[in-house]
Amino acid sequence: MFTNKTLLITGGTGSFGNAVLNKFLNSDVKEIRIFSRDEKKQTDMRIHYNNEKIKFIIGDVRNYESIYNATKGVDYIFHAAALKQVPSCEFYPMEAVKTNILGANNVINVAVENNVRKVIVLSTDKAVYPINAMGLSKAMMEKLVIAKSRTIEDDKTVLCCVRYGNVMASRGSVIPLFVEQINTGNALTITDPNMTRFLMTLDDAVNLVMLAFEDGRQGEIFVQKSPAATVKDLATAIKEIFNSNLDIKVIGVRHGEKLHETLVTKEERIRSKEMEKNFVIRPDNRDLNYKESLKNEKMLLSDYTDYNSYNTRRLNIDEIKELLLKLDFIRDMIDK
Ligand SMILES: O=c1ccn([C@@H]2O[C@H](COP(=O)(O)OP(=O)(O)O[C@H]3O[C@H](CO)[C@H](O)[C@H](O)[C@H]3O)[C@@H](O)[C@H]2O)c(=O)[nH]1
Repeated sequence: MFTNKTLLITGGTGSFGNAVLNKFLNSDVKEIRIFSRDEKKQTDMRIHYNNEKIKFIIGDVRNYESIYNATKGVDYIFHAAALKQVPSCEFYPMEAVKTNILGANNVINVAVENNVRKVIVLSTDKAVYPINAMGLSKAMMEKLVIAKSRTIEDDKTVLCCVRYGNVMASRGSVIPLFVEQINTGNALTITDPNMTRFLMTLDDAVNLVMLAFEDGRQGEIFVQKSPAATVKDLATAIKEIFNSNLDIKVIGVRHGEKLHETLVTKEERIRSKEMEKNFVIRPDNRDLNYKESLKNEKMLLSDYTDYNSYNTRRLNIDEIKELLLKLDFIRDMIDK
């Protein structure tokens, strides 16, 4: 699939970059460019992988010139660079605009200019009916991708998105926090016991990106159907795994948080292809004259419901434990 191809991963020193690197290196790939701002993380990765196919580029998606130069001669881009913490983006929304909107716009523009064949852009459920700065910026990023995809002739460059729910145990997320609280003997802090989140493993996230890479057509957004859990059940499952009898303390909702997340809106479902494990949201390719009708014209929006973390399959505590025990992070902690 990648034989003799050059790939670029923006934000490549993060969880996604590290999760895909081994997989990508197992192919006949020609070159993998890791593009990021952090020289320390790049040095650590260079030492860890010790592989000449990986090239490290310091740069920032906010800076057009740096991303333009990095994409010369690239076949495929995986755009993972983002500001992704909800509370910090609430305090610094302009930073979210610069990285998640203007930076993403730079990436898709240089991809088209440099004749990149395909770009997979990573988005989040927080971009759906967004209420926080992070989600709003990611929603605008998706809009930019779709608008740009309408302008590309002969699919010279194909632009697609994937939308994730929460990736379990990703850096700075609640699972490592709960484990840390158990290790230090503090009460587990939960925001709202009834708050729900979709749960995806990093492997699920990678598989979704690969599906979009293989099957994605111009302007499509790929979503994986995922189960969800309440934060109370998540905390309880982690306590049970580590045989902890610490208290659970309710601290209240943080800045910009929602009670439930949505992966696909009813407005999108009307033009989505639903498969056993996925949704593919197709772009609305009518022009502004609305002479054509949608394919599902006889279907009414009111016939559809959102696909959200409240109405998806809810995991019970045993099922959450089963999922947690698949994570390297949890298994490493148990072995300690
Ligand atoms: O002390 C805490 C912290 C969080 N939570 C709750 O745990 C759930 C998950 O919280 P995270 O901070 O792990 O994740 P968020 O849903 O806030 O999303 C953030 O982490 C995700 C990790 O997958 C993505 O990176 C996402 O973009 C980023 O905003 C939320 O319901 C949150 O309210 C608690 O109960 N107690």
